[in-house]
Amino acid sequence: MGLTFQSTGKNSMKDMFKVERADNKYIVALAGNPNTGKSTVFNSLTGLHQHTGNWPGKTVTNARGEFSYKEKDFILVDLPGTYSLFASSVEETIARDFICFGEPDAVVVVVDATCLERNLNLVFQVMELTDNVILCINLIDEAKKKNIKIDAKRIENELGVPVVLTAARNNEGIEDLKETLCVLLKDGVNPNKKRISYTTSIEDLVENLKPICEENVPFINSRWLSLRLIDGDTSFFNSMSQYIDKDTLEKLIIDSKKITSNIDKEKIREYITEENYKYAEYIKNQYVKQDNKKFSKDAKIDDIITSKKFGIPIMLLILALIFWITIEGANVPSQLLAKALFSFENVLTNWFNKINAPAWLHGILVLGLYKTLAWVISVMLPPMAIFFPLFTLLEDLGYLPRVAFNLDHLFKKACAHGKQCLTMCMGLGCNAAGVVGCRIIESPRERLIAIITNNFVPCNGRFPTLIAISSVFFAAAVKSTGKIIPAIFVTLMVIIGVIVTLLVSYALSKTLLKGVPSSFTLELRSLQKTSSRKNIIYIPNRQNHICSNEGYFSCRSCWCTYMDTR
Ligand SMILES: Nc1nc2c(ncn2[C@@H]2O[C@H](COP(=O)(O)OP(=O)(O)OP(=O)(O)O)[C@@H](O)[C@H]2O)c(=O)[nH]1
Ligand SMILES: [Mg+2]
Repeated sequence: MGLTFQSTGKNSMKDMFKVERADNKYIVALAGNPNTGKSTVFNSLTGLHQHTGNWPGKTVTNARGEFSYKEKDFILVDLPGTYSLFASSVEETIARDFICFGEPDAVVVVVDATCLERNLNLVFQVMELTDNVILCINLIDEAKKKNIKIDAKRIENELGVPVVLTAARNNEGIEDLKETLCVLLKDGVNPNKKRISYTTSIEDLVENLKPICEENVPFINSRWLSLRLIDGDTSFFNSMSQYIDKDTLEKLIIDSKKITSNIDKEKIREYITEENYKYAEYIKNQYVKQDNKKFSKDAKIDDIITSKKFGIPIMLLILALIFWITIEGANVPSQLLAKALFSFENVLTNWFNKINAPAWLHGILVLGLYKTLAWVISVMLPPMAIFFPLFTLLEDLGYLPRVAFNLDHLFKKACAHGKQCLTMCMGLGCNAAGVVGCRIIESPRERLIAIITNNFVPCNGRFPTLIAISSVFFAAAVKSTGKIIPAIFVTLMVIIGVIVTLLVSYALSKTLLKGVPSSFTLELRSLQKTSSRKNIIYIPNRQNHICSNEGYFSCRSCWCTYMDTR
């Protein structure tokens, strides 16, 4: 069920922010939208191996690493991806709370160079919250491929925070980033740092609230806190109750109510978000240029592999090909492994006989434990060793998000979440991995459905059994063709697995899980904004947004990231 305050307890949540501040070590947080390459930047800087992959929501808790540069020591904290500091999921809360309460010396906001406009909302929010901010525009290699030109110097002048261009996967710009960090921590904040100004009435409210904030919670930026009191960010105040004492929080709320009692907080919140997006659009129009020719080439490929006509057939073909390679390719190593491991069984038996071990001990250790282990290893290891690298290849090519896109319509009809198809793909390799992967689904009901139904996807440990069963059922086909093609039967089983999953998901959501909150029921705001990428509409002050692609695709949570993936 992922991490929750309830499941992990207040104190263990607090532990996430406890970074031992050793002498002369700077704490640097890596924040950013999901899938922008934060963990890749983290790995490049620290030499560690945080999990990376081409889909959002991989990092679900803070990871820490250290590096040194020019005799300065840094503790780097890789935060989960977040679209905004108005946190709406546990991962977003972890990221937001670390920036607020973890007291980092600097925050590096990693953004995706190929969709800068969308990422800037978070940058502005972080800039509002804390002073030492570096904007790291990553994936600059991808931007170049798409003929996107970003004028980093002018963005730096505009925002008043250092801007570094990186292609973290190739280690490009990483030295620059280290240097910039050093300079920022040595020279301090640029006094001309950009601050988005709001209407006079909001600015007046902020000025009135600032002294109250400074008096009660001096360690949080008073302008930022005043704005949250004005726009009524309840999620943040829930978090605050974990870190500051009850009386202080109550006093802050009571004092502020005198000033904020007659305002429409919802409206102000939407207005503030809209201003942020307007400014992001302005920056994009001024400092980002794109030649659409190259971009349209990618879009054409996208159009084919996600089209109504070809999307599903192409997906089935690719799936069948992967099974074919996995099953056929695993045959030989499986046999070799079985031969080697089972011949060792005889050695063990001889050895047990030699020492006159009792039959029951031989039975338990050799015929039971060892033989089972030998079977499991020889049957499961080779297909896994083939399937997972192939799966990773699809992930890195960005095909998996397209699979999710193609199947979203179906999943939506079954009251399930589109991301479930990724956890099901994972389940093909191993159901345990699939179930663990369900933590990427934010909404409780869909996550529970995905966990419960993952078992209907045949994991590759069950392939041999499936093939054996298939051979019995399709004996006639075997007779007429002379042989069966296991990959086809496994693909069939997978299709049956998907159908059963959808039916059970629907049944569960209509019966047992009826009362559990769902992402579909989350209110969609009227304030929407069309992004630079056609067909994508944001509802910016939430993680929720709708993607509309010729009217047949609508999405929830961070879905449109899929459309934007490389
Ligand atoms: N081409 C290219 N790919 C990159 C670069 N940086 C990261 N990637 C790829 O982008 C994908 C996402 O990278 P991650 O580091 O996992 O992203 P993240 O921001 O940590 O993602 P979450 O933890 O899910 O929020 C991976 O497939 C990376 O290999 C880059 O500079 N260039
Ligand atoms: Mg990550």
